[in-house]
Amino acid sequence: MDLYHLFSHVPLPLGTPHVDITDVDITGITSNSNDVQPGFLFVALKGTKQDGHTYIPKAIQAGAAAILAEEGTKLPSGAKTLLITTNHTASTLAKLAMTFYGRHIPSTIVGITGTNGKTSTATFLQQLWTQEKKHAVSLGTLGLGGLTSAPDFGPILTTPDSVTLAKILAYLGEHSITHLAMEASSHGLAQHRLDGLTFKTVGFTNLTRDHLDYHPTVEDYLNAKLSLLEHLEVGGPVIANADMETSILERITQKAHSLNLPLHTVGFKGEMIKLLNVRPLPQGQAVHLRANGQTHQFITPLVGHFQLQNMIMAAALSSAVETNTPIPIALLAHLQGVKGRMELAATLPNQAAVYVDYAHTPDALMRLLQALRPHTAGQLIVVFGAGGDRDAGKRPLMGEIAHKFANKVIVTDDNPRSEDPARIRKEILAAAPDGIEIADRKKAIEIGLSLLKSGDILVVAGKGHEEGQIISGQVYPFNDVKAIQSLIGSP
Ligand SMILES: CC(=O)N[C@H]1[C@@H](OP(=O)(O)OP(=O)(O)OC[C@H]2O[C@@H](n3ccc(=O)[nH]c3=O)[C@H](O)[C@@H]2O)O[C@H](CO)[C@@H](O)[C@@H]1O[C@H](C)C(=O)N[C@@H](C)C(=O)N[C@H](CCC(=O)O)C(=O)O
Ligand SMILES: Nc1ncnc2c1ncn2[C@@H]1O[C@H](COP(=O)(O)OP(=O)(O)OP(=O)(O)O)[C@@H](O)[C@H]1O
Ligand SMILES: N[C@H](CCC[C@H](N)C(=O)O)C(=O)O
Ligand SMILES: [Mg+2]
Repeated sequence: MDLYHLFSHVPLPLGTPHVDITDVDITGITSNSNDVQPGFLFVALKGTKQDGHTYIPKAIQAGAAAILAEEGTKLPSGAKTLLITTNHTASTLAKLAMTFYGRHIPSTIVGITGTNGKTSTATFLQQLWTQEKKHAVSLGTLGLGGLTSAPDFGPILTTPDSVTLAKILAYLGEHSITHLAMEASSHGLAQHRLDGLTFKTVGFTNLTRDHLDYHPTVEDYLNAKLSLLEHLEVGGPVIANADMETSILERITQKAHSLNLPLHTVGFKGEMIKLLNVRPLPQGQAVHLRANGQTHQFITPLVGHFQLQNMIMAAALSSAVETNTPIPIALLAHLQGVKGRMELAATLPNQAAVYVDYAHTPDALMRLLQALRPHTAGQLIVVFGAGGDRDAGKRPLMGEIAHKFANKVIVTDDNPRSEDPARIRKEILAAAPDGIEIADRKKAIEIGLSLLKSGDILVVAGKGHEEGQIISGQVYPFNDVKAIQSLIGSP
């Protein structure tokens, strides 16, 4: 594609050199100098660790046909490569990548943001669409969901970088996928990874503490999440969970109003879907709610109130993308659990249950333990840790919550990454004084299992679906469900 056509949907920045850009053929786009091939457009991005501008000479050497960089950038003397400058490099990259790679993409794209519940909601939405015989996929922390096979797009972030995202969407479009439910992480939004997309509708699950290692303040974190609404198509509805903290819901409401977008809500305080009564059962929940102007009752086999919140969010999103489509309440009873989210990993001969969950924030851990309490006749035991190189402020808060809502607390490692694991554990244990400290995660689970009596529940939190333990840059194979099943000797 020549540069003229590449820039057809993105205005060329003022001051672009007056060369005939129809003569500049672009063979690919990347922001990583290591991926540059002859004819590529290299986009220099300032990152958190490095500055892509320092790799411009390397990109030129590798044959880049053009460079997009920040205003004020100068090419090495003698370089003949075309330089285009803008103060919106990341956003421009996202739009160009979509023009270049993502021409035929799913026609219905829904974005889901919030601190917790994105993966679950996206997966439920994909399942609802599939039940309705639509060609649907989810994209996020679990990668691509709903496809039988897909090429390897490399390590996928919760919200992939904009070039990978455009390639994934093109693949989905080529394979006749019409509906996509995708997660919008705050990192992805702050880094403009989604700027090339337009969403039909978006869902906002909640906002509680997380990622304050990356976002300077909670206000920055919230603003990153709110920016998802700017990527909605004209008049596209926003669905929010009305049971979230009032001040956050108010900010979502203000943002929706300022952009002239309709806002609908779900939850006990919701209007589009209103929960009336939820009763925990030994194997699931009995739900009574109002939607489509009538009341409905059903039983879901999924345990945990937060799962129900995600289910109704998914149902509301599914009907919001099409006008005059009733909310598919009857399909909710058929939703299946999401890998690593409140997953029943084992039931012991004495009927004690063992769950694996991905709670890795204070709010998620609290809701997890509260959700399991009505199912626990005896003691509720939790095994968890906290990630290294991530928001350290979460650690004592998680310790405090475990201490308050569980009967026994075992603190272990969860991806210490470059940090000293003992220090992370200490920061958690500072607020969980009775906690048992066991560094090795499998050993911690083994001790947790050994404490189980009839009527007890053990929940292993924080790693969910993960397949590795990251220690000092090395990834050691590890999965909580597999560890539990190997310890109790059942598949
Ligand atoms: C903190 C963060 O989000 N980092 C992302 C960011 O990296 P960065 O800003 O550190 O990049 P950098 O290393 O400073 O490099 C700057 C630029 O120089 C370029 N470069 C660098 C080296 C080189 O040799 N040549 C070169 O051109 C890089 O390609 C980049 O464009 O941009 C990279 C390329 O897109 C991402 O891979 C990287 O994600 C890292 C791996 C990561 O762990 N991100 C996590 C925190 C993340 O994004 N998580 C959220 C989910 C969180 C949640 O919801 O819980 C997610 O969406 O997954
Ligand atoms: N609606 C919710 N409200 C509060 N906590 C929730 C909610 N949904 C899920 N959780 C908790 O958060 C954990 C992670 O859920 P999920 O993977 O769906 O969230 P996510 O937003 O995709 O997380 P990530 O930021 O890691 O991508 C769950 O295992 C559960 O403990
Ligand atoms: N998306 C989250 C996942 C955290 C999962 C937990 N196991 C950890 O490593 O902290 C993050 O990267 O912050
Ligand atoms: Mg997720």
